[in-house]
Amino acid sequence: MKIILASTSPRRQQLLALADIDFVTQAVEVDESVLPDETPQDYIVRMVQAKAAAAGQDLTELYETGEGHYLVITSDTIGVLADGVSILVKPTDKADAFAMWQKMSNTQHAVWTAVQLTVFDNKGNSLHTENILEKTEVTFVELDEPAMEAYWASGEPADKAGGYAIQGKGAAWVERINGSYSNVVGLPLSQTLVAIKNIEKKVAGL
Ligand SMILES: Cc1cn([C@H]2C[C@H](O)[C@@H](COP(=O)(O)OP(=O)(O)OP(=O)(O)O)O2)c(=O)[nH]c1=O
Repeated sequence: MKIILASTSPRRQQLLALADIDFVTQAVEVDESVLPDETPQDYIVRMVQAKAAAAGQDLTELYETGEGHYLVITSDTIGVLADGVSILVKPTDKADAFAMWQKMSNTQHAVWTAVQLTVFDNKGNSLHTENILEKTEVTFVELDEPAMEAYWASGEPADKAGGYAIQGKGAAWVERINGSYSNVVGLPLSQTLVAIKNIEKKVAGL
């Protein structure tokens, strides 16, 4: 079964490669707007479904001459403030990043990642799905203006949910975490590997 990581995130690619999984990557574009009154969890579950549907459509063009099944992995990561409802996505600009960081300073937020594993046949029909929804609590140190200025100037925050990378310079802001580290980076690795194994067993019986 060919495994396709439908993601442009180099972090997700690195994590899956660490586990010696043989996969190819495919970019997917979806509208990432949050709907009014949508909960953070509903939002990321909707995102991974939308990314999987988009990838499935591309499969029909890319793999129509192939045979067998394709496992498409999609993932979406957000931060959620301690109020449980305020969603932190990628900062739109410096002011947006600073506004987020002020709310994250000296307190705890959660990082949630949804993963969907979807088995497609070579016509793009979805045969089976498994879902993961994982939360990690992250506590930040107190942030001051010079630290925020320097971090924004590094360029690292721009394409990261919550405007930081725990795997990069952002580590300096993380006092502690409770939960999966790889979940914060964008793909809860051990949980994803268990799901891949389950699916491989199921597909063998299809
Ligand atoms: C909190 C945090 C997020 N991130 C990243 C993970 C995700 O790549 C990104 C959240 O954006 P996503 O929309 O989840 O993913 P993406 O747009 O980067 O990739 P794709 O949709 O193609 O799969 O933030 C880190 O790398 N480190 C961190 O510490």
